[in-house]
Amino acid sequence: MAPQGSRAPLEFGGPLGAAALMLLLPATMFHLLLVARSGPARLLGPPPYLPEPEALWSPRALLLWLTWLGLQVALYLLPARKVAEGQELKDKSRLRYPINGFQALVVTALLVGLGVSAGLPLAALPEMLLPLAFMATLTAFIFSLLLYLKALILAPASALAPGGNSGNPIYDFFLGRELNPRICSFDFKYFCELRPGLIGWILINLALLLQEAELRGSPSLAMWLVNGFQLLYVGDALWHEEAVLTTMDITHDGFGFMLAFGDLAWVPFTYSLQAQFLLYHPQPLELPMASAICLINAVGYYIFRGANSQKNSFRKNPSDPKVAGLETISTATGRQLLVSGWWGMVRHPNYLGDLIMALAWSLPCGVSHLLPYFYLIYFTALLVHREARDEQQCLQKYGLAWHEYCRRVPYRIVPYIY
Ligand SMILES: NC(=O)C1=CN([C@@H]2O[C@H](COP(=O)(O)OP(=O)(O)OC[C@H]3O[C@@H](n4cnc5c(N)ncnc54)[C@H](OP(=O)(O)O)[C@@H]3O)[C@@H](O)[C@H]2O)C=CC1
Ligand SMILES: CC(C)=CCC[C@@H](C)[C@H]1CC=C2C3=C(CC[C@@]21C)[C@@]1(C)CC[C@H](O)C(C)(C)[C@@H]1CC3
Repeated sequence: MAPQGSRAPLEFGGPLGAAALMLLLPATMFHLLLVARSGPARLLGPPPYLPEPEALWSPRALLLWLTWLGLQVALYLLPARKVAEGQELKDKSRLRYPINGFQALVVTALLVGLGVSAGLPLAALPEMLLPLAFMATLTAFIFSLLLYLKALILAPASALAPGGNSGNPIYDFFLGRELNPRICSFDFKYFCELRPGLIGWILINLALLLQEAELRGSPSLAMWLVNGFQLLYVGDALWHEEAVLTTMDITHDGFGFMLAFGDLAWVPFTYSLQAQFLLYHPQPLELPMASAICLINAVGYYIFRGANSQKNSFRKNPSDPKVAGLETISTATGRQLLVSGWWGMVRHPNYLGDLIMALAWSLPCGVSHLLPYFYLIYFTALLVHREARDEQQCLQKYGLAWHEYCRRVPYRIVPYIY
């Protein structure tokens, strides 16, 4: 975080990199959607065909997309079982967030279940992935533009994110100017991070599983595994919704095109790639291998959840009995750094758990194609880059204390390796 008044260093290749990513990310997503349903399913080859413009535009997809967004907004606005406070802001205030994401997942599941039993053709959803992805991308661009203009016209300097006020419109549009864009108590970043995209991802997976059942009589074991692992991941995210309040996206990053497109389009349409691949390329999976893959996912989840919950508990209440007895380093900011427990083994242990789970999501798809491993490859690059970004931010936040932490905990993500 740059000292007050100065500008943070540019990231993602500055304005040129941001412009390139705004073209490359949607293009990559559409490439993956096309390749996953093609016979060869070659990740590095050209897309099997370029869709006609009308294949991207469908009134039915627009209606479905708007209905989906409307449902998730309505569920977000329902009375929450709990309201949590975010981290302290620059002006010492704390925002309040509704903790009702798991409730939204359950109500969505009940509504979808009722719909399917009443004849809703959910299994037909995979045929609409292209136009739905187009709607999500269009929404991300329009929404980001509105957020940019809102921040430019209405947001005071104290509301700006550390990185999103470079003064370059392209860069600030990509990274997001405002840290916590809201209208009344509706927090756009918090809503988009955990609701339409994450729950939409699971709905797409379910639709692919139902279509495989229609095509082949029953879903494959591999499809069950991928659906189960990713339902666990999303259900866990929503059950521990409050933990997102101490993550980088909420505490540091502005809400611009990168996160808007990431939340609304990239997550549901590229994170469901393994299930998409399995629908069009059934993979045999023996029970012993399936058991081994379940064990890999369990180990990843144990590390992921343990590390995230430990840091979140500590940040919420350093005197929490759950983190009592852990060794810490004091910093000039008054906050402390954990230097034992998960965060004493390696820096960002939570990333290691997440990457192990990413491997477990790909393995049920076999090793005949690279496509199902796209998520693991992309995610490794994302987390290595994210870890470097976080190191810079923490170095600026904590200075010598961070150097001491790095001396005591010299490895990043993978102990003894990196
Ligand atoms: N599936 C996906 O696409 C993605 C998943 N994720 C997952 O999201 C989770 C959250 O990751 P992310 O958002 O990057 O942020 P993290 O949860 O890793 O939080 C990073 C922050 O934690 C604090 N911190 C770091 N080290 C310590 C320490 N030793 N003691 C106390 N606090 C510390 C610092 O903030 P401060 O000190 O200011 O509190 C730092 O900025 C991870 O599990 C990651 O795998 C992330 C990105 C994408
Ligand atoms: C290439 C591209 C478009 C980058 C944008 C990155 C986003 C897709 C991710 C940035 C941080 C994320 C987090 C999750 C999903 C992906 C994005 C938005 C997350 C909600 C997944 C579930 C986890 O339990 C989590 C809540 C910890 C996590 C938070 C960060």
